Amino acid sequence: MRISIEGLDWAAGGRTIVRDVTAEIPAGATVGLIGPNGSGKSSLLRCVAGLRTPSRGTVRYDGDDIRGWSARRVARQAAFVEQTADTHSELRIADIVALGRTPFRDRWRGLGGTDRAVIDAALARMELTDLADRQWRTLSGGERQRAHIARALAQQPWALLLDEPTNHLDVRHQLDLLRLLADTDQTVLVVLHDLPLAARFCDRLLMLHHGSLVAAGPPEQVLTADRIRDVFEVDAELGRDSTGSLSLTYR
Ligand SMILES: Nc1ncnc2c1ncn2[C@@H]1O[C@H](COP(=O)(O)OP(=O)(O)OP(=O)(O)O)[C@@H](O)[C@H]1O
Repeated sequence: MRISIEGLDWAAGGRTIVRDVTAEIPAGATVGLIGPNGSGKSSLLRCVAGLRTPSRGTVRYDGDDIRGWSARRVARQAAFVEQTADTHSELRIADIVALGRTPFRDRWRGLGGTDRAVIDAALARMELTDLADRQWRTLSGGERQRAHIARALAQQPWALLLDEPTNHLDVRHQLDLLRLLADTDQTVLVVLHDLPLAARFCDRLLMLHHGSLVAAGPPEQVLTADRIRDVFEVDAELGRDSTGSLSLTYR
């Protein structure tokens, strides 16, 4: 599914927080949304997920304007993984992952065989099978984050929209998730703070600064020492590591 963002503004508290953003996320691409704290990444992602209504401009899924779509209709196309998602504490992990099937289920009917198979696969993909019956409140931060990603996978969406999905994960789980996002055929828009990882796993990057899109394109074009200094206010030395990936050393 192709996602198009056209001339999008989002205002709150009397302030324009996202300003005139136009960007195309091609079907199947993995696109990283980067920018300093408060630059508007989560706000833009929430507009793309249909959770915020733009004050100007449009979000289109495969050309269709999503303005006015119900949450259920959006959820059949795109799964959203929040930055710090909390969940009702009395649920088990398996119950949380099962919530991913809600957009496809008749309200009064239980889970079918297909639902169960999809839930089991999502639990296995996030290495949560052994924890499936554990109560949410007993989980570590990283386990909770993986459970929310499993819930999104169980939704079997055309697009995955993720807000800092690696912030609680150890290095191995970070790499595992980013590989999954890079390899999937689904369209991915992911907020990331780690610039080298964003460069390595994303096809394209969108860089926000004070709510405006200041650069968009392949990582090696977007991440330049000048731009990193101007936008993130740090000096960085860019090079290539032995695998050919972009390397960044902060000064
Ligand atoms: N509902 C709101 N009302 C008023 N201001 C808001 C609202 N939501 C966000 N903001 C402000 O908008 C700015 C952008 O917030 P946003 O969460 O989109 O940034 P971000 O780039 O995701 O930041 P971070 O990297 O810290 O997560 C911030 O200054 C934030 O305080």
